[in-house]
Amino acid sequence: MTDSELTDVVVVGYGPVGAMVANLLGQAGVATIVLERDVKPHTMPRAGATDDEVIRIFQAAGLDDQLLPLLDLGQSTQFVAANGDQLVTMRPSGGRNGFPQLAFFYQPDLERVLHDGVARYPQVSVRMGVRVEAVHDDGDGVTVWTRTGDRGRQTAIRARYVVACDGGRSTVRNLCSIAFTGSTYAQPWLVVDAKLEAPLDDVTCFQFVGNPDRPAVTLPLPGTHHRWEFMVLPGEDQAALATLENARRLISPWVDPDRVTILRHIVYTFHARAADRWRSGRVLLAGDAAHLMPPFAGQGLSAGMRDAHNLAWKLAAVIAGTADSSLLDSYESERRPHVTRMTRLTRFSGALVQTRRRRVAKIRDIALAKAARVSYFTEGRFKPHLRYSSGAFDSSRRRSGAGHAFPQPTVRTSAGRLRPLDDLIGSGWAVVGRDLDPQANMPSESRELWASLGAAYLSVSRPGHRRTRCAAGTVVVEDLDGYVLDFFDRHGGDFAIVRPDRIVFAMPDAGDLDNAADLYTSLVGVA
Ligand SMILES: O=C(O)CCc1cccc(O)c1
Repeated sequence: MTDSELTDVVVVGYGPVGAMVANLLGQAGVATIVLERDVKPHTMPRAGATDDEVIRIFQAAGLDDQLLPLLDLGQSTQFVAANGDQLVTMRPSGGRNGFPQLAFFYQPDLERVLHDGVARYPQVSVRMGVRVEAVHDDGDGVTVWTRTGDRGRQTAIRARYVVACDGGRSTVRNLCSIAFTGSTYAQPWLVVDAKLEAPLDDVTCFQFVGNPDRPAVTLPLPGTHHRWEFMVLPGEDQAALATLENARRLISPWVDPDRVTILRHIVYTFHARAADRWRSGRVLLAGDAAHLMPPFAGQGLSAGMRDAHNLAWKLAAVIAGTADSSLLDSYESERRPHVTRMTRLTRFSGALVQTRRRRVAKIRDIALAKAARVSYFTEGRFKPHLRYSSGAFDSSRRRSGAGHAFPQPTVRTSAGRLRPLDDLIGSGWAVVGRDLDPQANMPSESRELWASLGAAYLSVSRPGHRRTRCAAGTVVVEDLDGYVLDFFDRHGGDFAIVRPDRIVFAMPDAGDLDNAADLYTSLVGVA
């Protein structure tokens, strides 16, 4: 092929997941072209909820300062009965990722942060209004055939990899003949997005409304935006329900419809589905292109963001030649089981709110009122942590923390400054010692490996209890929240080797740190 444009990665789709992939690849210096079918960014929100793990990904992309002021943080979630009685309030506690565990956002604002982020990188170019018509992977690279608008000329881009973030109806997934299967779930709900004159007095947090006559969700979003969701009942005419008149009628128990601007009233059919394969040679699927889940745990966008973080460093490493292309297989083996667990949680929340039989709803309400006394529920501890069971990390030791997300406490540096830990780790690998200096325990082979990867060295101790003197180049900090030291207590090991996506690669004892280079070669591929 002579006249095609060349790049490292083509990202198809410029929603939040595609934009996050582009940010992380941009940060890693990877030449990237983003193709988006639509001419302009979306102006309507689709997702509205996310969590501490995802804010941490924005932090990794250097965008947390821009994002945080736009978030409604630390809110609670309530389940209310048909008569409005509050049955259980869940307020997730703990901050092991460095941020409150629940956050709400207005999606167009969040996308703006991501798009401004992409603009930082001259080697990332974004092309709006461009359709993908064909994708041909010949083993040495992928050719992506594109057309601008309906009448434009067909052009070709030659890339080393393609990441499809083009949504549930993914063109790329279809072009690669990858089936989108699993249970279809397929429950239609009417979604009403509105702009209020002022926040509602009596709906100050997210509520599931367990009304068996019409299950509903009501969700205050930042900037006096508000979303309601109403279940479409069996046999109901979806188009007839979705009129403006009905939207006004349905929201009237909460607000005078004359005092709001209804921005959208549309029936969505929620699905729980996943692509059969998330990798086909040099093409990888991420976000809704790989999996769809109903919204009831607010995890749809979050799952896609975790995909982006998991995949971007692997692609960057393969492209830089510091990892074997087989590392990309670990993307699906790590991410799919976690998505399955989240989908299960989502379906469970959906089943709770969607109950239509009065007797069953009554029993549910009694059970939920009882759950209000159990901290496991009220603190949201049922939500699965970010943790992988098999993939590119050391799985040889039982109970090791490898595969878990490494915690992010607030730490005090030796200069007395308070910082979130990840800011000191940076965007690459890290070797963290439990009051030990990684450099003092590393033979030259390992040292060469980590130096070539630009790894950060840290030594973490309890406040006021430092025992070790560290060499220049090791960042010495005190763990003020105790999350890292608890993690070492729970999992053992003297060191944690942390991947760029904050997943623990291995937790060796001091005597085993020299095996790190072998472990890297066998699990990541090229040392
Ligand atoms: O964030 C989303 O996926 C949509 C907003 C949302 C969050 C939680 C439950 C729900 O029904 C909708």
